[in-house]
Amino acid sequence: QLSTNFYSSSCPKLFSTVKSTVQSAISKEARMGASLLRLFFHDCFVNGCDGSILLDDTSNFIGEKNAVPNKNSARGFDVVDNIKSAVEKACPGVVSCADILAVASRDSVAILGGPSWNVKLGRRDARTASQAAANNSIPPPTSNLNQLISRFNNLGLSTRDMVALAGSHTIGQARCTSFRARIYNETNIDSSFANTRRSNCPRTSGSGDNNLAPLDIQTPTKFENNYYKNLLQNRGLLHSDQQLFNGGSTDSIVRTYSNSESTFNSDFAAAMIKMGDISPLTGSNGEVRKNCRKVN
Ligand code: HEM
Ligand SMILES: [Ca+2]
Repeated sequence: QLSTNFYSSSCPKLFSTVKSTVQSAISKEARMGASLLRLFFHDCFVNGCDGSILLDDTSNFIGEKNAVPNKNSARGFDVVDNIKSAVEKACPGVVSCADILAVASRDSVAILGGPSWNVKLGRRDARTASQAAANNSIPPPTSNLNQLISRFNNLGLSTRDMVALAGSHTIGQARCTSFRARIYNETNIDSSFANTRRSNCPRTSGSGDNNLAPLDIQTPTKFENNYYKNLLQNRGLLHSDQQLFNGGSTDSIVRTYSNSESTFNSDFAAAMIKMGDISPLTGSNGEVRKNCRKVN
């Protein structure tokens, strides 16, 4: 039901408008490309790609921003607002916030050096959100391989899709609280890497919880296959990252992607399109929000 030409007559300037706003945000802060990509993932995994993550909490509405995986972590909402304003100026009331996330993610990956792809469009925005579904659907960094596989399989994404999409951790940052247990307690970690990470992530919880470290120690603002090369050296930052190369069924996929950037790029693009297809609202379901933070 989604199509690449959905807005070609109703908003011909959509792609140029989104790209220039994303470009200027990334020029100010390269990490923003990672943050926008993650918003799309956290949107799609919770009742489909419907812009639900963008809704603000109010006194009588509990949204997803304070769900465990998002609180003190999901960011870039101000940039989404800027993109939406620019798009509204060009074509008022036409383009959904869910579609803006899909296009902004594609542009972020491409601007940081990764693959590009044709984004399918025509999603509409939810009038609801679910904090409980966000807590239950987005995998935590403590997940083991079977748990990762099943969270993705539940949404129609294969194990190979999961390994390709996790390659997103070639960009962006994580908080100490997300990787503390790994760097202090695990044995399948390179010891000099663990020491480096310990220097800015104190052992005691409660201190330094929000200190940041790059998910890819080599090139945190370049999108390529270094994530997989790190895994081969036991330099995955999150417990869940290293699960993909820990003697299990996905080792061979990690090896393939570490050896072939082009295979990774094409699998990643295909998996992003597949993730973007997760239960969209179409036709007269949902709405095209005026302001991504609140229902019309
Ligand atoms: C495979 C299961 C996954 C787990 C367990 C996971 C978990 C995490 C965690 C814990 C963080 C750091 C959050 C923080 O400490 O504040 C993170 C960051 C990030 N994740 Fe994932 N993630 C997964 C898959 C994905 C996927 C599929 C994508 C995109 C398609 C993605 C994109 C990102 C990006 C880009 C960042 C950095 C964001 C930033 O710097 O603002 N992740 N992830
Ligand atoms: Ca990288």
